Amino acid sequence: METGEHAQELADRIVALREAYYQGSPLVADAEYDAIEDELRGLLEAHPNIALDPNPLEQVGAPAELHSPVRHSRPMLSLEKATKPEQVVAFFNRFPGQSVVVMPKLDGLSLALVFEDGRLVRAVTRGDGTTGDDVTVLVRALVDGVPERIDIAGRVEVRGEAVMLRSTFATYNKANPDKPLINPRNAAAGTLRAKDPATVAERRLQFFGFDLDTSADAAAVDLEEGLQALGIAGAQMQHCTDAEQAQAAITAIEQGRNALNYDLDGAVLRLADREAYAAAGTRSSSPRGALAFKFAAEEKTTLLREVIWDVGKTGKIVPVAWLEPVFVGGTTVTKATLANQEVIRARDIKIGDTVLVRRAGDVIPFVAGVLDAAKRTGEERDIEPPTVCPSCEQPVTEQGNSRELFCTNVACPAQTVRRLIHWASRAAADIDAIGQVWIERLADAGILESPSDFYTLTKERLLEFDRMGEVSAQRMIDSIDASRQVGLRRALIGLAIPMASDGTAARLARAGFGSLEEIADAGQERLVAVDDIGAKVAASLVAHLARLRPELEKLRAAGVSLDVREEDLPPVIAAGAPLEGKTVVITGAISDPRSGEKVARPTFQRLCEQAGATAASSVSANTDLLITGAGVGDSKLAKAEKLGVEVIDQGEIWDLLIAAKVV
Ligand SMILES: NC(=O)c1ccc[n+]([C@@H]2O[C@H](COP(=O)([O-])OP(=O)(O)OC[C@H]3O[C@@H](n4cnc5c(N)ncnc54)[C@H](O)[C@@H]3O)[C@@H](O)[C@H]2O)c1
Ligand SMILES: [Zn+2]
Repeated sequence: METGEHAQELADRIVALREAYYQGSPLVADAEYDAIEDELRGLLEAHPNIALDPNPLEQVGAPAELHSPVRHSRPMLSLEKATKPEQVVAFFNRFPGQSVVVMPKLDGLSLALVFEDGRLVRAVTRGDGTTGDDVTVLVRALVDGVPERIDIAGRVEVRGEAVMLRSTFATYNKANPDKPLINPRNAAAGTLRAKDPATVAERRLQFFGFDLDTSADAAAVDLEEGLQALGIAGAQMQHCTDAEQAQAAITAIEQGRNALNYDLDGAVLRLADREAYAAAGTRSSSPRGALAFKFAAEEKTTLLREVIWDVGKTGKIVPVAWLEPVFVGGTTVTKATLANQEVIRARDIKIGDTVLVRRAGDVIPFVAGVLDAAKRTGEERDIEPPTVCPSCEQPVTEQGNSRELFCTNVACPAQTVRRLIHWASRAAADIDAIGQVWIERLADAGILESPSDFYTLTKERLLEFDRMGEVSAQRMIDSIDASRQVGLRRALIGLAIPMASDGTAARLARAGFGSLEEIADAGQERLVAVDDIGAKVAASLVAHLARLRPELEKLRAAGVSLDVREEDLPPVIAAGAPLEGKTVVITGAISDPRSGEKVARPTFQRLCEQAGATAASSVSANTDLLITGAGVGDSKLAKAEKLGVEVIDQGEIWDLLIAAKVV
């Protein structure tokens, strides 16, 4: 094919993909779309003689339709993309001495809000960048964080991102399992394309500002201050004076992205001064005064090769997707969960489909759905739920609205192995020297059946196995030995009682139960009296702990501690509690001034709690004290100063702790 023809083909494909995407139903994952853009960009650079008219790379977004068109006062542009630290340095070099804000690149839909003499008059989508859709009615009805009135005269335009919060997304999908939304971004786009707000009432969005344009003298020149003065929540912004600081802020955003209630796909750098930003001007499709730093994609499409039904520790049988390996969320994913048969049905997923896989942070990768059902060839197969347990071949039972499948055979081999693996896991007994493969072998040999069997293992017995060496056997025995200190909370986690989460175990430990046996004896009534423990969880605990009574006795007899551990108890607040009522944030390296020894952050935090403090992980307006150790970054201090949070050196806190006899 001619290069020119190929370029035109790519351009047409980009236009088609954009159109689908801005309607809220994309046909491919973003990474795949970006790759097509990159290919075209590369081609046009290598062949400057090829002229596309129009060239989609110089256009933005999608054409407006549906709602009435509104012309933007100035174009709503795309952003220049960066992936390397050098590009951040180059950005700073272009604007020497200028303050730059770094903020998350929120993954939603951009909106322009126009205020006239203090009143919201219009909300418009980006559209093709020049002309957008009037969505004022939808925004008034559905978008939180958009004030009806602001305290400033004249014309003010605030631009920002409307996102669907992850919590809203999760709640919606839980309530509508038959018509799930595929991801928060498409959900936001779809919501603002609705013809009537009543039809999408449960799909609320949240607005975060990232741009402010006005000639009103009253508005601050600094973007963040300007938005704050209007009472409009902005994207979280951090002021940086050099590339190094900015890079650190970008890294912090990337590392913190999973803890946030919204999706983001990068970080945006932008001149903090609104006038400087305007003066920097624009290129054909992006402003010069901003740069988008892209993060690794958390969604990709790949082939669903097979579905295997896997038996878990509580007997639940879950569908696992076997995928054509795909690099997503920072690792290569080959398996992903499909949740249950109702989810498969609602998302209409078949074996052989090209599916969208999502892996955000530590969550288990999952199959979000099929983007483009038109790609089907007819060779796809339906996913058939099993009628008997894949491990023991006993009939399965169905439970709940999502018709989850269970094997109720207590002697089911797959369940036995899963329970043993779970007991040995980090969150429970933490027998880290025995991996899954060995647990399976020992279970196959009939040596391991329940957790207490670990404690009857001897080195001699282990050495009877092929490929078992002296050193490994000793390490395994030592690791088992150490796990005897497991204690109430982690033992309860390790026993894998249905419906009892890690949080349940923590709450019971804090509630004053001295041992696992005491919980087993407590009865339903005393258990539901514990905060956040409901009737169903209590009933499950009562039933399963009764069943496990002989196992608890065996564990005890083997010298395994099932008693509450000091670290799992609520802190004992010292008399006089010098930090009572204070919310504190600890930063920097902490060391005991009396010995000079380094003290781990959680240990120091616990000491502060014993002195009456509540510890938080990051500085906010609710923080009372920022306690600083050695080597604290300037940005933390600047933030504390801006929010009026008192900064106090660890030395003074140690003095208080010593005086109150906490240490
Ligand atoms: N899957 C598909 O078929 C498909 C099709 C078209 C576009 N896309 C995706 O959409 C994006 C296209 O780029 P684009 O030009 O629409 O947007 P962009 O990536 O160039 O970024 C500009 C947009 O970023 C948003 N944004 C979020 N936070 C911001 C902040 N703090 N400051 C400034 N802007 C902020 C705004 O909405 C703005 O319009 C890419 O991520 C691309 O992968 C996907
Ligand atoms: Zn079974």
